[in-house]
Amino acid sequence: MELKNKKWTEDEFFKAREEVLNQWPTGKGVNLEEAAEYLRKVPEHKSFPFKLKKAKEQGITLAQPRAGVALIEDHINLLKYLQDEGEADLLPTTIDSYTRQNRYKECEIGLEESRKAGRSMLNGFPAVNHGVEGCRKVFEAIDLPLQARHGTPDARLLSEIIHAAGWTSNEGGAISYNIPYAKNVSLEKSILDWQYCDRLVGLYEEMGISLNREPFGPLTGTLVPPSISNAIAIIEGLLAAEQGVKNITLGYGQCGNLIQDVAAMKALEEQANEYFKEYGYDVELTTVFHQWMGGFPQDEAKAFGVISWGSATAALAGATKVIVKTPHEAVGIPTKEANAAGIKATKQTLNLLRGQRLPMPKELEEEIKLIKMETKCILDKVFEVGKGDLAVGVVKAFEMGILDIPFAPSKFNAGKVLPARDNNGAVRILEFGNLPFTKEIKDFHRSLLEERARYEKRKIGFQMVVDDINAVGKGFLVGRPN
Ligand SMILES: CCC[C@H]1O[C@@H](n2cnc3c(N)ncnc32)[C@H](O)[C@@H]1O
Repeated sequence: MELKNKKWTEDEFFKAREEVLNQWPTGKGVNLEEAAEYLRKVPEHKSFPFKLKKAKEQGITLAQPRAGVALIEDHINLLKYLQDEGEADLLPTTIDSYTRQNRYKECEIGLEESRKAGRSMLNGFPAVNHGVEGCRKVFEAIDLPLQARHGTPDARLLSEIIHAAGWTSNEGGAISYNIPYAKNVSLEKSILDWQYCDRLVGLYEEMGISLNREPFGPLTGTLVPPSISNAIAIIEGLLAAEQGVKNITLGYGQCGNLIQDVAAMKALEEQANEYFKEYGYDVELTTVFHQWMGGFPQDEAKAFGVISWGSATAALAGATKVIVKTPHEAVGIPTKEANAAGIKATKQTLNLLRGQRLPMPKELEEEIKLIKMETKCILDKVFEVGKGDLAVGVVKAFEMGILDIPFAPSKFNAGKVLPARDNNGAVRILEFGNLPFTKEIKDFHRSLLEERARYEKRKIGFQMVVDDINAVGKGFLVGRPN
């Protein structure tokens, strides 16, 4: 199929669908009309679009954890604990890494081993192997909206199954679940595969069923400059909208400097709405703020400090929801108690800040302007190299390093951009690679990094980057020299 940013016809979709539903035996359990009937019965309090819309109208920030274990009963116990004890507002199902690579055979082995060991031998829930029936068991056991969270370049079968099971939101996108997650998956393929996932949502929308799509904002979660993650979030939102998605949550991963983070969230929402309007898409847009995605302190009390700081920033930014970390972040998959504790600390902070917003000081206004300007430079260039076609533009932009995500493993990522924090901890750019920024923008970043170098009495350089990557785990934001 030719790559272009054009809504798939039903023929194109159903032709591709035959192959998708045959990728694993559980695909036979997906029936579109039956699934639509099931989805129509989902009550409002278990619908992502409904709950997100209400939160946005009320101006409150919802708390959502990540969580996933191998066996259905254990996963149900975990989610019910996070709902009842953790007071979660929205529930996830974090999908295991084998499923993310479409390695369903290994999932079967992992399930067998989990049954034998009496504990999860997978790092998430293998939804494809459990099939529609198993995923409906999970959905029917809880009393909150349920979302699939994963990192899957080819999520076609996974999306079919989780939506048919009543899960009203799916995270991911052609860039955000490829470049930070895979080494050898081409963008041509992941764009086509995610057009399929979005066209499926478009079909349900055409049947009167609203489903939410959430591109993965943080990307590598390592000092990603706000304009790079905002540009990719907006691109994935536009690609989804073209396939008929109408309910979109765009996200951003906390960098740590309050002014910059609040500015990034405001710039993202404003600029995404500008692009949806410009391209004629009627989209219900909400936002998600991810608590710090980088290295965490081992000490649990210090971890709560990071979690609470992310919660405070989400509230002050007016995010529709915040994705919660746990005090076990530095060690691995959290226990249900640690996961619940992360949510409760988050909600305590959100409740204390309910209704409060940062005033608009000059610094905030300028940071918003800068981020929007940078993001526009990137998006204009992507459209230009794609000769007006966004999908083609994305492929070319990565080939040319116009889109370039710091520290991404993909061989299709140039990897020439190097970020480092300025003296206030805001993420700036040390090496621009082929980012299409103006001289003024580049000079501005340079001047801020020089200010930090003077303060620290050292040269600007790669050591700043290394120090910043390790800083939060050591209890600081800026990686000061020893
Ligand atoms: C992009 C998301 C990365 C984060 O996703 C969390 N994560 C991954 N897998 C699970 C799981 N099975 N249960 C609870 N949290 C999980 C970790 O915090 C990780 O840093």
